[in-house]
Amino acid sequence: MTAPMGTDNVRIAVLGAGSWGTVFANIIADAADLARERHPEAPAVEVVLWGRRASVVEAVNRTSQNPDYFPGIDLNPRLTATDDAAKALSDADVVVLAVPSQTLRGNLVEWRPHLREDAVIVSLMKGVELGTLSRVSQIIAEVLEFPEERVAVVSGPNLAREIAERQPATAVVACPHEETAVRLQSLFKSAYFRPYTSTDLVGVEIGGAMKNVIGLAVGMAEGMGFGDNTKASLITRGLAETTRLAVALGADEHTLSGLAGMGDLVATCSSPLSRNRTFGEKLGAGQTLEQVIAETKQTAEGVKSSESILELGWRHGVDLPITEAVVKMLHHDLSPAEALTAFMARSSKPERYGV
Ligand SMILES: NC(=O)C1=CN([C@@H]2O[C@H](COP(=O)(O)OP(=O)(O)OC[C@H]3O[C@@H](n4cnc5c(N)ncnc54)[C@H](O)[C@@H]3O)[C@@H](O)[C@H]2O)C=CC1
Ligand SMILES: O=C(CO)COP(=O)(O)O
Repeated sequence: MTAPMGTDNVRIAVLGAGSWGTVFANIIADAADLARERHPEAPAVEVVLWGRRASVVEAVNRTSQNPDYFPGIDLNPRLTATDDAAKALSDADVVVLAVPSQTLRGNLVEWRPHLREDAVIVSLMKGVELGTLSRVSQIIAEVLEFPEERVAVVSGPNLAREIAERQPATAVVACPHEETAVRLQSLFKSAYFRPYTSTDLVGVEIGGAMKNVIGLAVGMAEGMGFGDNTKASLITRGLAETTRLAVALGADEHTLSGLAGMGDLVATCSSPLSRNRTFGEKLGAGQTLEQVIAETKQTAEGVKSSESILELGWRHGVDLPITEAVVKMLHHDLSPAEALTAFMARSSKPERYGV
């Protein structure tokens, strides 16, 4: 990897002007300003946000706000937006992806002709593809035929709304090629966003995808009126099954006790800002799946990824009881009360079992 993240100026395209794409583009712009303030000779960083809707793009360019997602919050005025993906990608050294995991493959096929061959691709996404059971970095590597040193992931306890308000947060930048992770870390480090590096792409991605499913389960418990013992039990046993699956897929188990594992799980399961937890809460309170889907305007990745994650578990012989209960409740008409009874009645086990 050469100029993109060395001493030359850098152009970064963020694709997806929804909740997290908007905020992440803002982090990068703020990070670049801070770097320049501290080191006037630092490379200039240009950030462009691609969005599907002309109204969002126009608002970002005219008012430096994204009123659909964060009304009243000022974005960095250097951030520009476009609804033309070819324009956003033209000459981009780094391409950050923030669209729903289940649409990514089709999006990449469309975007591929406009991508620079030596670009670095960064996924912000937390899901597992239905059917192929691919992690997001695997979809990227397959569709774009990019080598592993140019595909990275950012994940962690990052509820977008809090970071839009520039509240302090941390995350992990993961890439098997450490040098890439370190260079991205320096591009994304702002006064309020502190990324750590990791080479454990598998652990970081599985942690991010599975916390959404456990967040659904905790939300259901909340909606059913249960208290903190129930929720702490689901979080802890949820982390146990996340770790079992991740390790079976080749991850380092320590990653799952870090920011992209436990950190993200705790944030999602505790926060009313989480779409997955809120989705589960509504189901637990008695709304139907159709009602909740109709009310949910933003992406709740766990709803679809619960099925692909469960299948990954079957494929690798890993027991995922909470995920299985979530799938049965979402997709096979099991009521939250029946699921809970079945979960509590499972055969007795030592706390630590499986891989
Ligand atoms: N919102 C958050 O706090 C965080 C979200 N994430 C992850 O980031 C990813 C994106 O999530 P959000 O930005 O929150 O979702 P969102 O629902 O707010 O935004 C998704 C964006 O993708 C676009 N989109 C939807 N369907 C599309 C399609 N078929 N083709 C192209 N674009 C399409 C939408 O127009 C929207 O701009 C998800 O994988 C999520 O798990 C990760 C960390 C934090
Ligand atoms: O990934 C997230 C926080 O890190 C956001 O969680 P939700 O997708 O449930 O809102």
